[in-house]
Amino acid sequence: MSEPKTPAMFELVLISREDDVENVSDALVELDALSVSVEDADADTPAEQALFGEPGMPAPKGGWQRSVLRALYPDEASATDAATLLLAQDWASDVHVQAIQAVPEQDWVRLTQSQFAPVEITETFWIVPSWHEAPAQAEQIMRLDPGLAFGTGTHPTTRMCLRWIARHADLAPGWNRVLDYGCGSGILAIGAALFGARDVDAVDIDPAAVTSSHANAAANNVTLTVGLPDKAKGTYPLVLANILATPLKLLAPLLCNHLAAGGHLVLAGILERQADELKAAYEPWLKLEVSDSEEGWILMTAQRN
Ligand SMILES: C[S@@+](CC[C@H](N)C(=O)[O-])C[C@H]1O[C@@H](n2cnc3c(N)ncnc32)[C@H](O)[C@@H]1O
Repeated sequence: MSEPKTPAMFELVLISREDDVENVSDALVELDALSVSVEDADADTPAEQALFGEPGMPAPKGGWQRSVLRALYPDEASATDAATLLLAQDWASDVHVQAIQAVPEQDWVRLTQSQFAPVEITETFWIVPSWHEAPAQAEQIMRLDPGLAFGTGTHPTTRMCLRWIARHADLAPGWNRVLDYGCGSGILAIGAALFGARDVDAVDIDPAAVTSSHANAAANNVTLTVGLPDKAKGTYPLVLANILATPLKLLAPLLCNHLAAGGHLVLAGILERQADELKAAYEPWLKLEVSDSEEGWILMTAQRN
């Protein structure tokens, strides 16, 4: 028996100047687009421009000089109506319709899923999406699907923290309390629990992270105490924080006060060139060292006396 086919959809493709992109994008949403994507109209040409910015920080430049916007509609008539209504706006005189075209039939769910493959943390520790078989060599597996909160294991900062946990698993009997500060999807907290940590607290300022961490912990059969940052109480023999350099510097007193004597602090979200600033910020409490690096990001760790 053949599988039911997803009906074809239509995309309205527009070219817009940098100043109009936000208005066009908002208008397309108002005009019932199912989704709107924005790309550099000059990508892969000599006119291509890079937008630089530290991950998580605003880019110094807001957008490309010329953007291509693709708005998805369920049928050709809705895409054509949206184009007509949009071009009738007096502010849209510089917007050009490049195409209204059928999008080839696709299995959207499978297409999305195919972009998330199992991630190797160590040879034997893997992050595996729920729709994938675990690799044969995986002895320790975390089940995790992409969701609303940061942390699928594909980012180097997350991978380095998890690798540190896996490589220090011999210390796990001493991890009778663990704090994951800025837990996102809960990935580090779950990783610690899978390697034997008990009483793991996972906190974040983002309520979506709290929801996501709950769900991911359940999918891995581990128990976490999840909540907003005020859930963190007392001291912990292991404190993990993958945020970014600036908040990590501001959080230095708080994170160090949560670290038990003899405990380990593991920090990520730091670029190579930021190592000295971080060392200086933590100097009153501990001596941070660079203990791993990947793709320009570093892991900084320290043990409290
Ligand atoms: C880069 S993500 C890391 C997520 C996950 N721990 C990982 O390693 O993949 C940083 C997380 O820190 C949270 N965050 C940012 N500033 C924070 C703060 N001051 N206190 C607590 N959480 C914070 C963000 O909401 C985000 O979920």
